[in-house]
Amino acid sequence: MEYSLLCQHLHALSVSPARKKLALFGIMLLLWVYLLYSCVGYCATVPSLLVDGHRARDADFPGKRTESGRADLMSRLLPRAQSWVDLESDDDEAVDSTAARDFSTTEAETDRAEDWYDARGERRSPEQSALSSFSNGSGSKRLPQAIIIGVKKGGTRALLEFLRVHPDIRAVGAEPHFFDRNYDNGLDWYRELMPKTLEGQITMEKTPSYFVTREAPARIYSMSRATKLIVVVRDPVTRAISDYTQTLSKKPDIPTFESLTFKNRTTGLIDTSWSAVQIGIYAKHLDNWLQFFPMRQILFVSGERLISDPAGELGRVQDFLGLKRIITDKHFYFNQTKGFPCLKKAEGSSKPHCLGKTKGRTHPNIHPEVVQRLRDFYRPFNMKFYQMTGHNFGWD
Ligand SMILES: Nc1ncnc2c1ncn2[C@@H]1O[C@H](COP(=O)(O)OS(=O)(=O)O)[C@@H](OP(=O)(O)O)[C@H]1O
Repeated sequence: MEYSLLCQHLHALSVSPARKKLALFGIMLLLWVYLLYSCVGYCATVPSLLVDGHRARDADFPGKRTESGRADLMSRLLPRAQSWVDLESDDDEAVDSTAARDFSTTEAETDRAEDWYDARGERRSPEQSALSSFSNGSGSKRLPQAIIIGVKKGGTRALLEFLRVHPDIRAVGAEPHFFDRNYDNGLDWYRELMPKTLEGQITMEKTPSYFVTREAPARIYSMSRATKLIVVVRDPVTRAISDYTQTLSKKPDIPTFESLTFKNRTTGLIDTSWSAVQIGIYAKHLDNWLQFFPMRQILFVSGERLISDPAGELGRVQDFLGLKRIITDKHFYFNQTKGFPCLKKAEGSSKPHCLGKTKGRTHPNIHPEVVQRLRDFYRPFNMKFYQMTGHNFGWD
């Protein structure tokens, strides 16, 4: 067809000057359209090359270098969409609906994602949003292949935000709470919450309450028995205090930590029905998961090491997920003011970023005797947990 068109143009050239001009104009027009098409493909990659050089340098993207693979490659190179309406809700939650003294069961407390985004000063401009939607246009929504299932106050937000830096990970920012609270909504509802991914990219979410939800293992198994599970664990005593601190920040008139910890202060009997205490009995909850998933499918991340050596823990997580180790110590710096490691460049940004003010709160002083009593309480459970996981987390 193009050949006959050319013949017609040649014929026209030999016929009259007017037709000759018309033919030339036609050819010019075709050239312009072609140039414009090429430029859209090239120019759109430029901003992200400037923002995030390591992605561009990574020549191992599995995306095809064909015309049809252009969208694939583009989506990896462009800052991935992380909508600012994508809210985190790091809720307080009961161990299960029967947990007796859980203040959070009456009123959910939320540490919202705005915290993270506000701290980054990173509301997206309309231009960025447009670019993001463009890059987000390709791919499809998939059910997660890996889930951070716990534990609450373990450092789950830090882990997810750090993982999002990886170009082969796409994660939903909000906690879907699908396998505990929203299961009746069905898998299609759940899938719809997920970001679009391309072939080879991993979809993730985090909902720390799954770890202590009795029904969660069976439900995740029925979605996919191949789901990779990640648990961020932290010294159960500090975790309990952190949990209490979060509730206290929203409900300043709750009883003291001490009075909630003990069933009987004189005998020193611990109240295991209080969710802040119960969540830390990791061995018991893990048992529930091992009824459905083999140990090799569960990765335990140390919440303490996530702070002292984020790159080391991230290295283990990337290996577990079968990903190239792209997130390294080059991505982190220790922020003295925050007192925590922060990202030199968060996903889709060129500025340094720390987690928001609800992460890394100052804990109230707890009487050393109470702390000691809790340590004694957790010790046998911790030992069991070390045995089950084959890893000593050093909490004693
Ligand atoms: N890099 C970095 N920055 C800030 N905070 C960090 C970081 N790494 C781990 N942590 C610890 O994460 C604790 C909150 O844990 P989670 O994100 O799992 O909490 S939640 O269950 O989602 O509410 C939070 O607990 P608190 O210190 O008690 O606030 C932090 O100690």
